[in-house]
Amino acid sequence: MLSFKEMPMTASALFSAYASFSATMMLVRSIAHELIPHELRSYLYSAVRHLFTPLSSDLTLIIDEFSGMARNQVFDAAELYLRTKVSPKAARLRVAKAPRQKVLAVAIDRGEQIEDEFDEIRLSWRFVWTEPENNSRSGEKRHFELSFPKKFKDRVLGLYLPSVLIRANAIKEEQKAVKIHSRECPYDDEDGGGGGGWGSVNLEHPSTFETLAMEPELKRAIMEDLDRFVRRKEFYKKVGKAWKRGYLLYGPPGTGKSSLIAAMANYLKFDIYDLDLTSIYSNSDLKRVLLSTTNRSILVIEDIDCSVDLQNRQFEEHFETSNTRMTLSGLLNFIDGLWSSCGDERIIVFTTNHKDRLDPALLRPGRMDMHINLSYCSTNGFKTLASNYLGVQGDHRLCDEIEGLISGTQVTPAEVAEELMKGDDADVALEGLVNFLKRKKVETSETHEKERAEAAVVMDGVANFLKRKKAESVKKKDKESLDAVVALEELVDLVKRKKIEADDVLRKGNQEEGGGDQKAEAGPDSKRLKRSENGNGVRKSRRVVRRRSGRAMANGF
Ligand SMILES: Nc1ncnc2c1ncn2[C@@H]1O[C@H](COP(=O)(O)OP(=O)(O)OP(=O)(O)O)[C@@H](O)[C@H]1O
Repeated sequence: MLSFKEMPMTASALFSAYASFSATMMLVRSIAHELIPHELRSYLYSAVRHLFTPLSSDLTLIIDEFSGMARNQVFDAAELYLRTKVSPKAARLRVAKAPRQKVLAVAIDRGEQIEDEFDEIRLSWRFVWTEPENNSRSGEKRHFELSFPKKFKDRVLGLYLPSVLIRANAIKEEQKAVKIHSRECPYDDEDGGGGGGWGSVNLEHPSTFETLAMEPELKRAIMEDLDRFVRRKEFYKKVGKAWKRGYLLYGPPGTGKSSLIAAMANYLKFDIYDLDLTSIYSNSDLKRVLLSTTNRSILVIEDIDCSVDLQNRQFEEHFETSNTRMTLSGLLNFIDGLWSSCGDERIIVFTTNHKDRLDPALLRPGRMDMHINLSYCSTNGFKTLASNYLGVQGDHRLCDEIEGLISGTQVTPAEVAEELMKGDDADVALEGLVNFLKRKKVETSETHEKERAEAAVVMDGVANFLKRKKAESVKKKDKESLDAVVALEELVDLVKRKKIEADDVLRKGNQEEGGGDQKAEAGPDSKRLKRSENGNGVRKSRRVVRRRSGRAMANGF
């Protein structure tokens, strides 16, 4: 044993031996750096490491956060997937929530391990997070290490990791907050929709198909149509059609057109792009704006009849200045021209309060595939609203009376909803609705009476005028003028008959079902129907004119 006196001697000897060893090692290292090429050095290091590492039957995959400059999709998928695998035994978890995110994101912390199993293969995930020595964020690196027995390498790469990617996509879809994009919105799009001047916020509209006051068959038809559309990717490819679908929603204000759009977006989890056509100045502007929308989205153009003058196509064809102003052709080109194939799973919705004002070119099949008529509140509509707003299921003492009143009144779901919101108490709210409907009924019949009387006065005036003209023509033996008068008389007759028929239908409809005649038509069928009606009407009127004119001639000449 060393005596106390000998200690300093021994320590200094040790220190000098250590110093000379370090100096030698530094010399060797710098000589090695100078003389041995980098590749050879790495090889030697890994060979030495290999010698000292016990032989392992496991393989470890390193999944870096970035692949070059781009994010590594496997890393992102693993991050989402592993959130569903967090063990109750985990000692540390990371919890985060972005301002516009709906749910908390719970993830494993650095160094934590997660065990997983796939087809009886046991796998172990580890999250590794290295920070640079100077603590700057730019140098930090994150990666996952996935370890499993080497012999399963092919199954893990070929089956397990792809299944992680699929599951992560499904989780993303489940957690996706539906957004509404608008060019007036001040926010930037977080997801990088890019260009086109779109901003977005989360769509907070709670409307769903359950809450919509709509005929159950119509609801079902729309939902089935949407389901068919989203699952038909291969079909669209096979028939060579762009994967898109157009819906025209028409009906009076307050019948649920916007609510239906929100319900469609919530149902499909598609973002909405709300486009105000009056903010578009040229076709090239339109192209830029529409090209910056994303797949799986609904492009909405509300009140298409008033947004922009899209009526004058003949004029436009003659004076085409397509790039200096926005034209109907420019819009149509995007709906079903070559540009329409840019993107997948696109839905286009036009709304209007006046379908009759639209250029038939817009309504053509292939452009607007489904025409949906949203009309006045029906008894079914009332039942849905009463259940939504008051929790009343049709068993209230006032329900029968209300249903009877609704049947004979043109009242919008918005008006009914407004009345139902006036009281928390079902009795108070429903009594308020009864009074409202009674008032409305009186007003409606008064208005109808007034309109009928006004129309009768105008028709009588026209008929008297034509009678005078007819007498003059007969007197002057002016055959041409007589023909014209007879044709006009026929027209007046036709209008009178149609008016009487329409009043009958209205009266009958009111007695049977009230205003609610919501329906969906496939574009082509509805058009065919309308065309044949017009055709018959016109043909019939021409035949009668020929007969009448001949009779008048026979009498007068
Ligand atoms: N069919 C409906 N089902 C449920 N609620 C409805 C329905 N129609 C209207 N409402 C209620 O009325 C409000 C206005 O309806 P909405 O904006 O959807 O009508 P709209 O037809 O789009 O009207 P506009 O033509 O004026 O834009 C909605 O917020 C909703 O509360």
